[in-house]
Amino acid sequence: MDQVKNTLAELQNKRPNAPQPQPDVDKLEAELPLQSIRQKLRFSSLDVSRSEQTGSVASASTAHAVSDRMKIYLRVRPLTEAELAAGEEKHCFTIDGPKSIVANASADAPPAGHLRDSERLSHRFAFSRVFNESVSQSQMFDGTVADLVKQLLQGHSGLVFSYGVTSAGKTHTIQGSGDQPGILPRALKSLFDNIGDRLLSTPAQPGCLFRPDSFSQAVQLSRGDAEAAFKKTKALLQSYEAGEAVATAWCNNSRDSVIFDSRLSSDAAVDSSTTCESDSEVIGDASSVPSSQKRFCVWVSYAEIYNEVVYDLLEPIVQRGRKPSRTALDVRWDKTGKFYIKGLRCLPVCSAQDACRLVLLGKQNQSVAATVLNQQSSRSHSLFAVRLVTCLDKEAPNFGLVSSLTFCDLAGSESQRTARYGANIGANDRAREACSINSSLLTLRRCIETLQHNQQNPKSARLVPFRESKLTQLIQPYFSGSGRATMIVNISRCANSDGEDEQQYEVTYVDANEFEMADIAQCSKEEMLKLIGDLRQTVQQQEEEMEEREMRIRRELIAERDRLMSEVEERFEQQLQEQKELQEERHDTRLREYLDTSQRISDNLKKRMVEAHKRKLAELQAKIDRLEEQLGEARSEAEQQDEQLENLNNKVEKLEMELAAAQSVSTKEAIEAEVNIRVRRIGDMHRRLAESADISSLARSHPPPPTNQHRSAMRATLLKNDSFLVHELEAELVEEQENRERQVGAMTATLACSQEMLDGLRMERELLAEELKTARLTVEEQAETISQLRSRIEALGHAEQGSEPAAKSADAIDNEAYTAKNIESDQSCCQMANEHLKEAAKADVDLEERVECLVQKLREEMADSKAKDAKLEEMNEQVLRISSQAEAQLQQLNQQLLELKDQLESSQSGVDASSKSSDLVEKLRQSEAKLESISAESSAKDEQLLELRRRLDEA
Ligand SMILES: Nc1ncnc2c1ncn2[C@@H]1O[C@H](COP(=O)(O)OP(=O)(O)OP(=O)(O)O)[C@@H](O)[C@H]1O
Repeated sequence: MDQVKNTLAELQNKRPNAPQPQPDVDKLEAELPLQSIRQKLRFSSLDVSRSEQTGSVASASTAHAVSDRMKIYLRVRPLTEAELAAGEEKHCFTIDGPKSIVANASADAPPAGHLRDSERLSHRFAFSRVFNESVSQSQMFDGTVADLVKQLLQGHSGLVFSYGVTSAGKTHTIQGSGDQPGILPRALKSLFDNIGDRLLSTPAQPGCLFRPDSFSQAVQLSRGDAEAAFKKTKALLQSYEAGEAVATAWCNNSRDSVIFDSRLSSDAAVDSSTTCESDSEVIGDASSVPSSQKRFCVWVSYAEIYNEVVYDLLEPIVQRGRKPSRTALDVRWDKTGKFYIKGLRCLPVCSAQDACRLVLLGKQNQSVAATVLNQQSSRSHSLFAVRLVTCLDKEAPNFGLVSSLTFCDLAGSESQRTARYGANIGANDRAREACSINSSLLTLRRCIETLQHNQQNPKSARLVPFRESKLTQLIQPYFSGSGRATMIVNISRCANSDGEDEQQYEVTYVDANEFEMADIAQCSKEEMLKLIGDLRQTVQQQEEEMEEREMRIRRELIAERDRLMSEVEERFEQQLQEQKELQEERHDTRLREYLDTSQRISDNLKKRMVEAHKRKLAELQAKIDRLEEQLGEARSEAEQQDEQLENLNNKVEKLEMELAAAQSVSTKEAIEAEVNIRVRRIGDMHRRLAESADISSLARSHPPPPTNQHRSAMRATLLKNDSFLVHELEAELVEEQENRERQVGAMTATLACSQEMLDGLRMERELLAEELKTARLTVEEQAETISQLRSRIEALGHAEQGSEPAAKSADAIDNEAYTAKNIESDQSCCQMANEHLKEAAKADVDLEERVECLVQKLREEMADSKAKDAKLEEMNEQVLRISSQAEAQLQQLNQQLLELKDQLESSQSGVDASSKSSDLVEKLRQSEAKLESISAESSAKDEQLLELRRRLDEA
């Protein structure tokens, strides 16, 4: 597609200029109807061969009527010492007057130019002036260009071009050498001498500046832009300091300039009134303005046409690799229909020296290459233009008239043979250069011929083929309007042995004659209008033809494009389908894998969850068992405590009873009882005592039985003893009573203590009852929590579809709840249960966290999978893009291949036509090489494509 677009764009670009393919000069030479040119010469008054035959110089009057608008000078180069030593002087012409020469054909020269021997024998050719070998550079300037400088200052444009075979002295004439400046440095010197201090703006005194735009327009620059333009010139000059010495030498050696100043206004008036009717409209004001009122801006540009490509010689050359890199410039039409070079640097200069330095800088950049004939031969046409902008009002300059003086140093014409075989290095380049040079010179000649034809035959005017070469495009403006053209034909007496130069001379003579006759501006207005009308018609016809051709090519291209597009689309569709299928397949596989993986993960997750639940249930069961055990222990402990409590109660009751009993028995009775006991005990003692006394008296004297007195005495004694004993007993009794009282106090204290203990136990019992109540509440809460837990487990079990373990766990929890409900009195048990419940809750949280974690992981995996999918998609896109690029490249290559095949075929046919033409053979070889390289490139691209596809498959 791009290829097609490029081709269309190329066609579009080619359309305004429409250069024809460059012909091979040898072939064209062969085809050119030289006989018809001779025919013209016969009709022309300069056909001196007929004149000589008739013995009169019939051409003289016409020869002297050469137009002021077009002058042809002939300059003969002196032979160098080497040429003299080599005996190369051929006496091929004789100067037979100040304005004519007679050409002598050498006897050993081969037939040239299709001329009959009788025609070749001697010809006289007339020129505006003939400069022989002894003419100096200064005389040359005065005789040729001095007037053009004057006219330039009057606002007329002029062209000077040197024409001749290579090494004929063209560059010497235009540029000269250090001590012999040519017409160009002299013209610059003369121009600046005449301008003097009337420059509108200089770097020292910057002001507004007018810059030439296109061919004949001028634009006003601001002070800043003017300064920038001067800086550009300065920077360029600084980069080439080597040229300063030569430029100074040139300016010092060009002291012969004439100041036209005093005559400017009058000359201009005469000039515009007599010769430049059409231009007086434009520059009429300029002519009438006194020269002292005028201000000037001088700009220069330097271009070269090398192999039909225009380059800027003032562009700093950038060296890239082995070859310098330069920008190819376009030739365009301006508003007035004149050709100009778009993008060509035009630099302001303020002195002849600066301008000369730019000439030298440009010359340095010019393509020069060694040839057989000249070691510094110009292989390109160079055009140095002095652009003068004249401002008519020095006080308020607001309008600028542009006039140009262009020095065109044409490349020397050379035969293909000499060019090809002469140089050892770059023979093909030389051959191509020669072909290009000769082709453009041939076009120049055809332009002049056509101009002459149109002048002589206004009714059958032809299109002047200015467009056919860049050279003729660029000099075309000087062949119309107020333009003046000066041609300097350079020849030398030295001829090459093979007679090629003779042919060249002949061509030169023919051109010279034709130019001399081609006073193109001498037509009447009607003739000119007619001519223009005819030309317009021809142009229209040509344009129509061109359009038709373009349409045809367009149609072909469109058809080709459509075919290629459909082919590409088909292939693309096919590839797309394949890709789609492949992608779908991969996608399915990946989806399956993904589903399997997710199923696996889900199963694992379920399994793990069930296991976790089982574990959890087992733990809970174990805990419940433990709790039951602890509950049993707590119960037995509670029973023991109950027993203890009962004992304690019994004890308390007993103590109460004792206390009550103790309180009910009076102390006196107890004492009396005690006394009685004591009395009994005393009686016992008295009895035992009496028994003991009776036994003793009986034992001593068998005393008489006791009397009453005695008995009373004894009784009194006994009573005395008894009272003593009573006293003792009473003391003992008191003591005993005190002891009793003490015991009663102690027992009362004990009783109080027991009462306190009882109260404490009662309180304790109440507290325990309270605690039991709390424990019951806690157990109820626990049971509720357990039921919640059970329901959650059930829910989880439902979620996992694991109803059985969940049911089991629910049962277990029920049991737990049931067991817990029965816990009433054990606080520690409740606490433990609470702790377990906490643990269970914690485990539940852990479980939830793990589930969350697993879900998160699952989500991450899904995201990862999506990212991978996206990446896969991207890679697919990339692969598609790469494959489409590769496709496009492939197409391009195919296109190139086709083109090359066409070229090959055309080259082949060319070879058939002129099998001996080694140039075509060379071209053919190049084409083949190119074809091979492109085939290699194509296969490399194929490999690249395959590699890409492989990578795609891998991806
Ligand atoms: N009138 C002359 N007087 C003295 N020497 C001259 C004259 N004309 C040319 N020459 C010398 O002849 C040689 C070739 O001249 P020049 O380079 O000008 O040829 P050319 O026509 O420009 O060649 P090409 O087209 O190959 O560039 C140079 O060394 C030059 O100095």
